[in-house]
Amino acid sequence: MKTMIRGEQIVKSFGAGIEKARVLDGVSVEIREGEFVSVMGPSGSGKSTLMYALSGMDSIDGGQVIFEGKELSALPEQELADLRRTRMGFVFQQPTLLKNLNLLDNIILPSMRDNRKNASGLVEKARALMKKTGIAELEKRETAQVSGGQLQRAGICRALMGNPQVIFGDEPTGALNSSAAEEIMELLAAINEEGTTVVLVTHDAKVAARSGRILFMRDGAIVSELLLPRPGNGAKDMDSRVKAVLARMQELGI
Ligand SMILES: Nc1ncnc2c1ncn2[C@@H]1O[C@H](COP(=O)(O)OP(=O)(O)OP(=O)(O)O)[C@@H](O)[C@H]1O
Repeated sequence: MKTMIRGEQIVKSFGAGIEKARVLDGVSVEIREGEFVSVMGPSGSGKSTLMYALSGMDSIDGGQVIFEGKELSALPEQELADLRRTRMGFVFQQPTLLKNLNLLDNIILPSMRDNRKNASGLVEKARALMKKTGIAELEKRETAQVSGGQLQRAGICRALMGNPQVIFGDEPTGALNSSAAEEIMELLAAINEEGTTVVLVTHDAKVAARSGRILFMRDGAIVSELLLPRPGNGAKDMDSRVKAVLARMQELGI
């Protein structure tokens, strides 16, 4: 598989003077096209910071991030923003949808900028995504009129509008009950099956067990990596994957 993102010796600190804390301490990592990678680790170990560094959402203090052959820190701000908008999709714990817009408009809004002339094409595309993610009937509802899981599906539709090569998820199931979380993970797994690279930060072994590779972080470094076989069918397969993740977490004291 081709390399999609390469992080080399990434260093990132927050604060200044004696308050200064090195949150990423020379992290090197490679994400290949089509992979499904989860990042786990204790709270504060640098998981989100690593994801923001790899996606160019946040600047880094040392090392480099190469995304599809381009070094992110060398790109002008506008080019970086364009790259994020056209090649990447983001899904957060709480989807940042606007309260006074219905789901359909929320999904379309960020893409309007690139496609002002083809609003009907965007509506068509958003409707197809809403159908695929099981929220076709909810297009007219406002954000307060749907469940957390439905809202997250809308967030995923919005992230998919630009046909991203990679979806970054920061605890996308963190605010959901277990059945809604399961459904969202099934959706992300299906998106990955279709070829989109997925990189997730999660605390949840059941979520991470869906991926093909798990990176474990501690104190700003990747301290372990677990490769999982391609998912098989049935609860038994899932159980053994979850067990493997939990065993590694226990071994690492996470
Ligand atoms: N913008 C910021 N300013 C100052 N400190 C920050 C900032 N963002 C993160 N940090 C600090 O960097 C450290 C790593 O944060 P990060 O969010 O990457 O951890 P995490 O592993 O994702 O944690 P969690 O699981 O709790 O979300 C934490 O100590 C956090 O307080």
